[in-house]
Amino acid sequence: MTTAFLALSSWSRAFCLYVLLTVLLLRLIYLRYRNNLNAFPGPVVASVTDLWRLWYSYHNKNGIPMVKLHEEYGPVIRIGPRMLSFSTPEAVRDIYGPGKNFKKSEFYSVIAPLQNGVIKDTLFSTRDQAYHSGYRRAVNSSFSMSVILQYESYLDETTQIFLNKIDEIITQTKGKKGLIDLPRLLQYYAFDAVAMLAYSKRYGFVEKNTDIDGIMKTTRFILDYTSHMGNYPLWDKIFLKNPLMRLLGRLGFINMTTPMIPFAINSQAERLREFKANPNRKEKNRDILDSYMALHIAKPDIVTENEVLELGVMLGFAGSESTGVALSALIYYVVRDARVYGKLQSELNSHLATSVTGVTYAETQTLPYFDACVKETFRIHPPSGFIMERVTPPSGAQIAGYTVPGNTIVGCNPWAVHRDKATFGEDVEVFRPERWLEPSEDEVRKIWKSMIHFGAGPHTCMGRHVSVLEIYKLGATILRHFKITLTEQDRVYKLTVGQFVRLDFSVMLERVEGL
Ligand code: HEM
Repeated sequence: MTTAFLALSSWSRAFCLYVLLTVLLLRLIYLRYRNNLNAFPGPVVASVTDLWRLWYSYHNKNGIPMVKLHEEYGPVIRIGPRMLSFSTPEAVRDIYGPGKNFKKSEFYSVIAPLQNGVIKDTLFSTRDQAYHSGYRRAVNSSFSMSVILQYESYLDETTQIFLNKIDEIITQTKGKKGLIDLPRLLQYYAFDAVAMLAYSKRYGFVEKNTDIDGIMKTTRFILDYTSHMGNYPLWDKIFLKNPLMRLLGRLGFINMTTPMIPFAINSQAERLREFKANPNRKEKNRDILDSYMALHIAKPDIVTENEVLELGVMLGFAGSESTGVALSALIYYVVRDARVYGKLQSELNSHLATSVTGVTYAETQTLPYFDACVKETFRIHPPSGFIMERVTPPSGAQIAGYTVPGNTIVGCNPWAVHRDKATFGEDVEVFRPERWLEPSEDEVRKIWKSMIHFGAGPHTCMGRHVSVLEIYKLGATILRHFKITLTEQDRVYKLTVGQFVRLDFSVMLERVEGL
């Protein structure tokens, strides 16, 4: 092609270039002005290419997501040729609220995992609304708080192992204190805890204090990849999910399956054998897998074997790093502020029994200041760092008072919404649990409704009760059982933004006397 181009006369070459540049210019003008989206403020480059968003997500991977941009451009920003980001609770209501049911964008197709070369849509990744609502309706009750609470003892068991591991680390350092990479250990806990709830068995991360089979590393890589590449789904199609790669995956030449799959397959096969051997067994609903198996038997066309298998993948991807991050953030923000830490310690000391075992969920519900600390953690550090993208219907939509054309990608990032000053006050950057205690109950209910750490609408996090149970129980236990100190250098934020916003820090832990 280059040789043919060079063979042309200089006049013809100039003409070709002229045509090419004109076409390019017209395309840029079209992208910039299409559907009048140019009326919305935002970086000019973003208005003509989605590559800007990809660049931003890499460039800003150690910074707070979207907040500075909204401060600069206001509550609505154009961040793509056909994409708008909003930052107010009104926009949340208009995009995700009752009756809206906007479709998910192509961002989610990047999240769909490949298993032996085949794309396996999950509840999280699917863009098929009929499939989603049928499947979600079928399995939702397996994740209600009353059901999850039945498995509380599994968490206690895992908590005990977690406490023993910390003691072991402290002993190894031959003193009363141990320097611990707490975010990593909490991540291990989250993987093991969620596996206990699902399969009544652990991976063994905490016991071994190591990343079993590289599960955590791979999960993290995939989560980070999807959160960046979701901004430019075409590249995922070209580089990863292209027909050649999928064929090689199907033929077994390359393995693009997550290492969580064997654990899920073995657990599922074991349970299937048990169910078949004893269909009327008394021991029912031992864990979430049991309720999935029962659903599979009752509704095999909705909860297929594949959906049962997906349980393991879903817990690994949606439920592990997310909860680990929330727990790390809770400890970090509390301990960083001596005033808050002191106040919380007095509450925990006076309300909780001096039991050497972990704190029960019922006990955590008698701790108003602790509850306010958890709420404030979710506000200032929502674990999810991505914009929950949706597509407006062809007829367009009214969002937060703006008229938005049809087929526009719209969405909110929890970090930006949780820093809306009109809702949360001028001091949004300050970790202040009192903002959940001082106003009237009605006012607190209203601001709580503006929070989207677990998403909103029909796609609200299905595992939120799992996480809440883990966070309240383990969070209160650690803060009650240990005196925690951050080193000076760890007082400075070290963030990594992937699908979840990880905090990196170490702490000195020392057992509280008598516990
Ligand atoms: C602190 C922990 C967690 C946070 C912050 C969190 C956050 C979220 C958010 C923001 C969404 C909505 C995403 C969207 O609309 O694009 C979501 C959806 C989801 N989460 Fe979670 N999550 C957490 C824990 C869990 C756990 C433990 C599980 C599983 C047991 C889970 C399973 C799911 C599933 C299946 C969905 C998709 C729901 C649907 O589309 O119907 N999450 N989560």
